[in-house]
Amino acid sequence: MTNDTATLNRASDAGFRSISADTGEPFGEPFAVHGPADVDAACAAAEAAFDAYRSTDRETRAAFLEKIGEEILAIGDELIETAMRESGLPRARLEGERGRTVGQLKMFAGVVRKGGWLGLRIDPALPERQPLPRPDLRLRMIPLGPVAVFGASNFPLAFSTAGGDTASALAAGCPVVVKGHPAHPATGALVAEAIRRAVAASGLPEGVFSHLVGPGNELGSQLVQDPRITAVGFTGSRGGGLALMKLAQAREVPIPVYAEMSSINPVLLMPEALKARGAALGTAFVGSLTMGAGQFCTNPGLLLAIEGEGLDAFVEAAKTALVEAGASTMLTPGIHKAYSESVENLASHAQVETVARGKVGEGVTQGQAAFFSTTAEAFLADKALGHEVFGASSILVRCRNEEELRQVLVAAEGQLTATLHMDAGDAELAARMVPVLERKAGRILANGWPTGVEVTHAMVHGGPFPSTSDGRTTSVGSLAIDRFLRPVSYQNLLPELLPADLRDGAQAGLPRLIDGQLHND
Ligand SMILES: NC(=O)c1ccc[n+]([C@@H]2O[C@H](COP(=O)([O-])OP(=O)(O)OC[C@H]3O[C@@H](n4cnc5c(N)ncnc54)[C@H](O)[C@@H]3O)[C@@H](O)[C@H]2O)c1
Ligand SMILES: O=CCCC(=O)C(=O)O
Repeated sequence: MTNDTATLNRASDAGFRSISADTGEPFGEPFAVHGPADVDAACAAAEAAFDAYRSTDRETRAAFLEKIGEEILAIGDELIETAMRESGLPRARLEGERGRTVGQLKMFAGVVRKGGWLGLRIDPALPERQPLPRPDLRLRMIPLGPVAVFGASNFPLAFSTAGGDTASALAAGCPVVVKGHPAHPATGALVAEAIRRAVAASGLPEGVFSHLVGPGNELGSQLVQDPRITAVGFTGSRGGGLALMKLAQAREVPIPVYAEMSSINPVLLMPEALKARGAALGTAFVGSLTMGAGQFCTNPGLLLAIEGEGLDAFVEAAKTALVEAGASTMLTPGIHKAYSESVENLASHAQVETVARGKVGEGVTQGQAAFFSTTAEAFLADKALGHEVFGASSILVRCRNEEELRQVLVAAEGQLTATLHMDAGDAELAARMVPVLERKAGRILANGWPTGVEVTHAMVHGGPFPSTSDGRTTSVGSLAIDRFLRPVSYQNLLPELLPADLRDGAQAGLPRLIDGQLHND
């Protein structure tokens, strides 16, 4: 097994080891715990690499992103087996996630080549304008600088070392320092080695990518506070995201933290849809709920319905499917413990009815699925009922009428997604709900389930707080690159001082606004 200390200083602390998600037992060789000297070395290397990296031409950078994907695939089955052992996630899921990771890198390579992210705008000088001449103004987006990325535990490939945050930051021209998730150090090390091979093969400075690992919070805190870090990408707990936001704001020079934290993804079961296919919806709901042991930030943790025909059929079908749902290994003993405690809190809540539980697990980290029900009144009276339970747990809020449904939605926290299950006869109610949902969520979907995010150009995987720290953007899809860019306007600069893309006649094929008119030729 590769031990990931790379070119960084060997840390003095005793190492830490991978933990088998199934057994909770350590395995493999110990990993060195990176400390302050390693953070300093990684950030210094990133800063030193920044100007050379941001100056790479679009083709070099795009080819580099594709090379990372090739190197990840070249690891072969060792990557999948290692991730299976560390995360407890099944082979098919991890193979799919590897495809998504590589596809994501390819998508950003395409984005880099097309150059829309440069955001070119040219307002030519108007020397004859009265009463004052207009200067020549040219704008482009430039990368922020070194970015710290916190890998997520629940997607050890697509949201981790070479995941969406890393891919979008590298695409923007930012060197990346990854703080690997301690739940999958061996998986992270394999991917980090693949990225380093791609860096070398592309002739880029080593500091374009570094990978730091350690079991506690100290390392991440130091990284976020390092003055050379200019932005942070994070997926994880609300507590972790908030802590990093505070640290970033308290710096002498505050920096943006793009944290994706907590969402329960309301699903509205509309009256006509329930009447027509309540039972089928109940069965499908359990499929989405239990996917990946429920450890998706898009997990449908909150169902909303107005009392009426079909709701009981939904509940019965969900119950039947859930009691048959096998317990699944959760990512870490800590996540399993947090899940079990949250579920017990719900189960013992005076206003909450336990509708069904899945099968009891055998191992020490197997999560037992749970489905609860409550009233709108109770939900509105206790904010805790709207908090994320990370795992296969969901609560149905039974509303007496549309007004209660609206009140529950308005009271709910910001969300990554909101789903409508609707038939044609629900269209008017849905039209009244969509403006409410737009204010709550980053993605509104109809007649599907929120789990399974497409990596595309029109995707938003973001939303109002606390689903993320900044609802103006996304961590999945090509728009994610904008998080790591900022605009610079060049006024009356001599042509030789302008960046090449902004010189006269140099924009062929690049999307640009000339005097406010879009050109693509
Ligand atoms: N909504 C989601 O997508 C999502 C995903 C994963 C985990 N979670 C939640 O997070 C819980 C714990 O899981 P996790 O370990 O993946 O997330 P976490 O937030 O505890 O840790 C994520 C990363 O951030 C670091 N970190 C956390 N708190 C920090 C702090 N105060 N200072 C510096 N660094 C810090 C950790 O070391 C780790 O590298 C889960 O039980 C679940 O509730 C949510
Ligand atoms: O856990 C967060 C990401 C969820 C996701 O990407 C998906 O549902 O596919």
